[in-house]
Amino acid sequence: MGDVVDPAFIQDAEHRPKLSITEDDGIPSFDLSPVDDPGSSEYLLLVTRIGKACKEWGFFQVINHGVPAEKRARLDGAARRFFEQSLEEKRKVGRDEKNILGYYDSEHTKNVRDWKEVFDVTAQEPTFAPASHHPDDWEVVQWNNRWPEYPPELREACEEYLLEMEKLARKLLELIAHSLGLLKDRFKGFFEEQMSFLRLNHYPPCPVPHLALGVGRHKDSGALTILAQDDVGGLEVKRKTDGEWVFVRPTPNALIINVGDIIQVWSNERYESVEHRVMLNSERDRYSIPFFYNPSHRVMVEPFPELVNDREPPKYRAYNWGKFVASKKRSNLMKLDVENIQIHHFKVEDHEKKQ
Ligand SMILES: O=C(O)CCC(=O)C(=O)O
Ligand SMILES: [Fe+2]
Repeated sequence: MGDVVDPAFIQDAEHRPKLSITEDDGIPSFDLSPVDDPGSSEYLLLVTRIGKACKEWGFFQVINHGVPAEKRARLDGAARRFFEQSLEEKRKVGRDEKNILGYYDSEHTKNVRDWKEVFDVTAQEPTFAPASHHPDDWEVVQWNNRWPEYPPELREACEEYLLEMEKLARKLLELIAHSLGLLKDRFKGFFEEQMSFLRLNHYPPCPVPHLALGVGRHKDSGALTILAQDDVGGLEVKRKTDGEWVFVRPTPNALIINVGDIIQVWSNERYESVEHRVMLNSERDRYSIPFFYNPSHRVMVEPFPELVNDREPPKYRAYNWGKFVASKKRSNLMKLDVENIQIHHFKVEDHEKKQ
C-alpha cells in the first residue's frame, strides 16, 4: 500500500488505537464438547454460561467446537496463497456494483478506509437478495461466488469450511435459544435461504499502526459471527462495564463468537451486539476468517413476542433484513457521506412506548 499513507486511512484522534494493550482475563472461554449431550448437567451449565457471556460481553471464545483443525488449516493456507498474488490477478475476481462477492481492498468503516484486503464467499449458491434498497422494489437478484484460478484448492477449502461453520452456527443458536428460555429450534426457520457469508481477511503490516485500523470500530449487523484469527492478534472488544478496548489474545484453534445486531433485536436487548475493531502492527501480516451467519432476505427482524411483555415492550420496530443489507451496500459502494443504516434507526423511542 505504498510508503506515503493515504489520508483516507487515518482515524480521528479519539478513535486511534492505544498501542499498549489492555488485558483483563479477557472474553470468557468455553469448552463446547457438552453440546452433543443435551440434557446433561454439563450442557445446562454451558447454556447458563453462554447466556451470561452474551449479556456481559456479547463475545466469547470456544474450544472443542467440532470444526476439524485440518479444514481450517487448509483454508488458511489457500487464503494466504490467494492474497500473495499481484493486485492485478486479485482484481480479476474483484467486486463491483453488480458482483458483490469476491475480492476488494477499499472497504471503509464509518468513512475511514480499513487497512485490509478481503475475499467474500457466500454460503448458499446462489444467494438471493433484493435488487435495490427502494422499499417498493421487490425484484430479487442472485449473488454468485467468484472463484480465482489460483490457488485451485481455494474453492473446495471454502466450501467444506462453510459447511462446518453452518453446523456450528446452528448448534450455537440452539444454546442461545435455550439461554433465552426459547425453544431450541426457535431460530432455525429464519436461515432457510440464508444470506450468510465467509470473509477472508488479510491485514498487511502498516507503517502507521497508531493512526490507522485494520477494521474501524463497528458492530456486526447479522445474527452471529464465528471468527478464526491467526496467532498475530489485533482484535479488540469494547468492554461493556467501562468502555475500555480489551485485546482478544489468540488461542490456537479456538473460535471467537459474537452476537450481532439481529440477536440484539430478536432478544429485545437482553443480549447486545458489541463494538469491536482490529489493530494493526508494523511487522507482521495478519489473517482472519469471519463467518457471518445471516438470515433470509425475506425475514422481518423484530423482537420475539415471547420476550416482550407489558413491562418490557418491544424496543424495535420490524425491519426487513434484505433491504437493510441493500441499503448498507449502497452507502458503502457510493461512499455516501451519511451515517450507514443502523438498527438504532428502528428503535422505538421512549415517548412512543405505551405507558
Ligand atoms: O479480523 C478480525 O479479527 C475481525 C474482523 C471483523 O470484525 C469483521 O470483519 O467484521
Ligand atoms: Fe466485525
